[in-house]
Amino acid sequence: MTLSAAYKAVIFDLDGTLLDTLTDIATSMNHALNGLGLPGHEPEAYKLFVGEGSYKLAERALPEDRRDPETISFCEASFLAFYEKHWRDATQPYHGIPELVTRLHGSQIRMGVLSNKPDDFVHRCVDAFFLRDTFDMVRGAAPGMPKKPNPSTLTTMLERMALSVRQVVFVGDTGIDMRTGRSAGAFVVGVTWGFRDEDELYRDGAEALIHQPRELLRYLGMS
Ligand SMILES: O=C(O)COP(=O)(O)O
Repeated sequence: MTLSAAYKAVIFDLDGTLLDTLTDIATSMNHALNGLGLPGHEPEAYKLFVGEGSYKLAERALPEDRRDPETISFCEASFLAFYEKHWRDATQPYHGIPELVTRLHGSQIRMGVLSNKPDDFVHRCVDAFFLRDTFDMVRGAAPGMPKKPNPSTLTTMLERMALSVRQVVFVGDTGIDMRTGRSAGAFVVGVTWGFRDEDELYRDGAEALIHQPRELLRYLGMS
């Protein structure tokens, strides 16, 4: 299964796929760490910390000897409080994403977003950077909902969109995304402009890799 005009929808990951959120995340978590009397990390280091939600982000950013649940939760809360005011200071869509999304929106292809970022921030980001109604469904992390790589939220989204998984391309930048899409049974495309390398994407199930957003059109029979 590779090229097909049969796909009817694309579900995108957010951080590292549609939006370059790295700087604002790094600044906010470094602020939280400094508040605990700890040093921050270079923004590059956050490429490996982001991907499994804000609790895991805090856990990975903390030194090993400070990873007790109380400190992690405190650090997460302090990160979220700062990020609340700084989530769009430097955040931007990746080069070529607005053009891709506009082209798909003007076609028959439907779109959705599935992220491990807290749901509230996912909606704020989508509202800030994309036109209203661009995406049929937008889902972030919410209490009681399993996060990626658990495929159940993706499966539920597709049911609500009345789509079969065979009609869907799932696009992301991490192994977590690749595993999510594969477990659900979607065609899985990894992007190389995000937070992880090609080895991880292939190892975790990417069926294709793209290096620029417009390359996705090929897999949708639109190039
Ligand atoms: O915030 C995270 O941990 C990851 O977010 P993402 O799923 O949009 O990459």
